[in-house]
Amino acid sequence: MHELVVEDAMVSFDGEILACSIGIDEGKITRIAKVLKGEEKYDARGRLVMPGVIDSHVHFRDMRQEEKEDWLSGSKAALYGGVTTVVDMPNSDPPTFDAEAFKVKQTVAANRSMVDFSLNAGVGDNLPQLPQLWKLGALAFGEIFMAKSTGGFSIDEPALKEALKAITLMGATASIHAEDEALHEELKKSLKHDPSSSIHSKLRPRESEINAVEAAIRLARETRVAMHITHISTSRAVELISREGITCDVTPHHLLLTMDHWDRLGSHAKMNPPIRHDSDRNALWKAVNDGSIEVLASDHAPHTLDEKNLPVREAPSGVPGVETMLPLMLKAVADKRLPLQRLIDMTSANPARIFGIEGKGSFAAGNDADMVFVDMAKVRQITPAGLHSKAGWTPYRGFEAIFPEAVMLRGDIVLDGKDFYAKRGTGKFIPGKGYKRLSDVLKMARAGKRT
Ligand SMILES: NC(=O)N[C@@H](CC(=O)O)C(=O)O
Ligand SMILES: [Zn+2]
Ligand SMILES: [Zn+2]
Repeated sequence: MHELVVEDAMVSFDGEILACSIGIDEGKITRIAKVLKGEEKYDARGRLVMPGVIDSHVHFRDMRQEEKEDWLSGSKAALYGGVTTVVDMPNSDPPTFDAEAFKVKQTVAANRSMVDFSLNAGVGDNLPQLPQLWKLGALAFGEIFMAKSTGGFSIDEPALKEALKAITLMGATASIHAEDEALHEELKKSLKHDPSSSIHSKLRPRESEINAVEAAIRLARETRVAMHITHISTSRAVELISREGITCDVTPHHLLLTMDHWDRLGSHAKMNPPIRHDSDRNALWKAVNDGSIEVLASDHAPHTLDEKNLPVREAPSGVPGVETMLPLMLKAVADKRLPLQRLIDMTSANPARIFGIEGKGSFAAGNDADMVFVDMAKVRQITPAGLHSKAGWTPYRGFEAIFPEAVMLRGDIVLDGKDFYAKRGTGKFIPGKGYKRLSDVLKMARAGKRT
C-alpha cells in the first residue's frame, strides 16, 4: 500500500507510451506498475505524465533587481510551465561571485521559491573564491561569460584557463557563454551608424560564437575540464561541439525565432547570442532531433517592459521563457517536429545527468515525485496576460502552445487546472557534488583531513 498512487497515467518508456500507476511514498517515487494500491489516489485521467522539467539556465534576478523578477514570481511562472527545478545563473545583483553573495541568494531563494533550485557560481577575477563556492553547494560554474552580456562580466582566455584548471581539480562542471568580446568591440566601432533593425544580430554575428566555441574547445582539451556550452545558436557550434566530449543546450528562442522577427518584435527579440537566419535555426532542429544537442534550457532572462521598449541598441538583452519553454515544445511534438521522448530526455534525464542534479530527472524509484500532466489536445495561444513572470511581456504572443493541466512537486499537487496550491518557500535547495555539510567539515577537521 503506497501513501499516494497516480492512476491512469500515460508514461513514455523509451518512446513507447503505456498506461500505468505510479506509487509515491514520502514524496518519492517507489514503484511503477499497471495497478497499485494507495491510501490516497490522484486520477491522471489518461493524461500524458512526464518528469517535472529541469530548466538548467534561468535568471531569477531578485535582490537588487526585484523589479525584473523575484524568486516568487519566477518560480510561479516556472510551475505554470511545468518546470519543477531551476538552476539560477550568477549574473544577479549582487553577483554570485563569493561566499557571502552565494549565501544571500540561497536564503532569498529558500524563503521565496516554489520550485526546487540549484545555484551556479560565477567565474571572473574571483579565482580564490571558487573552492569555497563549490563547498557551499554551487551546482556548476557558469554561465562563464567569454563576452559581456547582461551584467557586464567577461573573462579573457588566460584567466579562463586558470579558472578551468581549478574547476577540473574540484571535479566540477563549467558552463560557458561562448561569444567573442574582441570581435564585438571591433564591430561596435565599424557599425556605429548602421540603422538596421537587425543591428544586434550584426553586432554579435555567428563568427562571434564560432570563435569562442573554438577557443573554449581548445581550453577544454588543455585543462580536461567537464565543459558544457550553453544557449548555442549556430550550426557550426553544434558541429564543433559534437566532435568533443562536450555537451550543450539550446533555447526555445533560437529554435523558434529568426532574423525575420526583428521587424515585428524589435527590442523584444534582443538577446545574447542573438537570433539568426533560417539555416542556423533548421540545423538546430536537426541537432535536437539527432541528439547532438543534449539539453533544452530557457535562458529565462526577464527585463521590464519599460526597459525592453527602449530602442534596440539601448534595450537590455534577454527574453523571459521559463513558462513557455515546455508548452512551445509540446506543440512542436504535436506538430511532429520532434519526438516526445527527445523532449523528455532534453528537459529531465539529460540536464540531471550532466549537472549532477540529485534525485531528479526520471521516474526511477527513489527519485522525487515531480510530474507534469499534459493533455496534448489542449492547444492555446500564448498571451502576455496569461503568463506569470514579472516581465509582463513575451516574444511569443500569439504562438500556439500546450500548457500543463497539472503539476506535482515531491508528491504534492501544486497546480491543478485553475487551482494553484504552491506556497512560497517550499522549494528545496539542491546542492552540487562539492557540498560539505557543516558536520562533515567538523568530522574531517577532527580526523585531521583537509576539507
Ligand atoms: N541572454 C541574455 O541576453 N541575457 C541574460 C544573460 C545571458 O544569458 O547572457 C540576462 O541575464 O539578461
Ligand atoms: Zn548567456
Ligand atoms: Zn543566461
